[in-house]
Amino acid sequence: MTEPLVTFRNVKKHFGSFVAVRDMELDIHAGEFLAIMGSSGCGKTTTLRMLAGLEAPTSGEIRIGGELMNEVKPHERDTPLVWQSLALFPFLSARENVEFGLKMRGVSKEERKRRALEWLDRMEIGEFAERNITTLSGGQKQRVALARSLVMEPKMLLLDEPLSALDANLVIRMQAVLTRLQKELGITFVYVTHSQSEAFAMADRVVIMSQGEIAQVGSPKDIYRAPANRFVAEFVGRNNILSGSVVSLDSEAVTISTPSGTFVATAPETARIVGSDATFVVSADLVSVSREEPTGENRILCTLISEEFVGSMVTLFLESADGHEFKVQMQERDLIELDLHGDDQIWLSWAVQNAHVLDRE
Ligand SMILES: Nc1ncnc2c1ncn2[C@@H]1O[C@H](COP(=O)(O)OP(=O)(O)OP(=O)(O)O)[C@@H](O)[C@H]1O
Repeated sequence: MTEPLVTFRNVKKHFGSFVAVRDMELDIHAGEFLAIMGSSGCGKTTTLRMLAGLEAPTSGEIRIGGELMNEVKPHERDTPLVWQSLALFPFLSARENVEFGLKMRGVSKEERKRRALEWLDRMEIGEFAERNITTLSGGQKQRVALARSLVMEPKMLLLDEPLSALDANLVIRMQAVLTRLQKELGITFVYVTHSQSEAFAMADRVVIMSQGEIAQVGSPKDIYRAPANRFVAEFVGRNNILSGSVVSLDSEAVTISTPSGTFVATAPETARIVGSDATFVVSADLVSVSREEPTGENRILCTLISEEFVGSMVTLFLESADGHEFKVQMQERDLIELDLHGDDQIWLSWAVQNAHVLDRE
């Protein structure tokens, strides 16, 4: 495997006695789209600002292309940051803002105009090219800021909530534009977002942070299917999480007794101990629903509490006899076939290979 483009080694960032980032170990590969997410205040922006050179780590090493960057100033790096407050020039037009970096590099007038207009078009704001920046909406400014960074074709682009001012439809369009450009140009994107759908739709790998630490790094699929710990399982939101103790083992799986019933799940070596506590997760889209009692190890009768519709998908919220909440995600058309009503009793079931015991609590 090639050397990572960026390495964080044992990086810490303190603000006075407050620890914003602790013991960070992270590799970012050239050409990768990495999203960093986590709840408010977990250290996402601080991590990005250290990469941009706007904050120096308190200890540890950040390297880009093998070179130690801890004390290298922002303007001496090829790592522009697109962030919420934008820092666009107020007296210039959208096009002049986009041209600015090219002008500093001595690109000819004709060439920089051509390139600026091309990037404004790509961001779907070509029609506003000659408008003063102060007359544009928040979402339009955000796209000027993206064009201004992308026109420089940097090796790496740092983005802090770059689509936060856009409406839902435009977010989806711009996500598609950004992922396509990122792959076409081979730029490494490090993208901070609150939005799980954004991170999971766009990124090759996602970093989930909690209280200044990395809770898990993996592909969106890995994080959905095999969360490393309870924090990630809960953060991802659509998991069913059950806890109990291991009552028996076989070569592939463990049987766990919980207050809701006894279930069978796959388990890492560390959890394969009879008598030990164990928590397992089942993703809501891997749970089946039926009126007839199913066969198989993992089944439970639940009462339907409510339904939540998002597009053509629906999430059912149900409760077992012991009061545990279950979630099931399915296509709306499958729900119509089931003809469910509030307070209906219904069977949930899932395959053993879709239930994973967490490695750590
Ligand atoms: N300059 C600073 N001085 C003191 N504390 C700071 C400073 N910058 C950040 N912090 C603190 O460090 C923690 C992490 O902040 P950071 O901005 O990295 O969080 P975040 O995950 O990006 O949050 P959000 O999603 O709300 O933007 C927060 O508790 C914040 O208050």
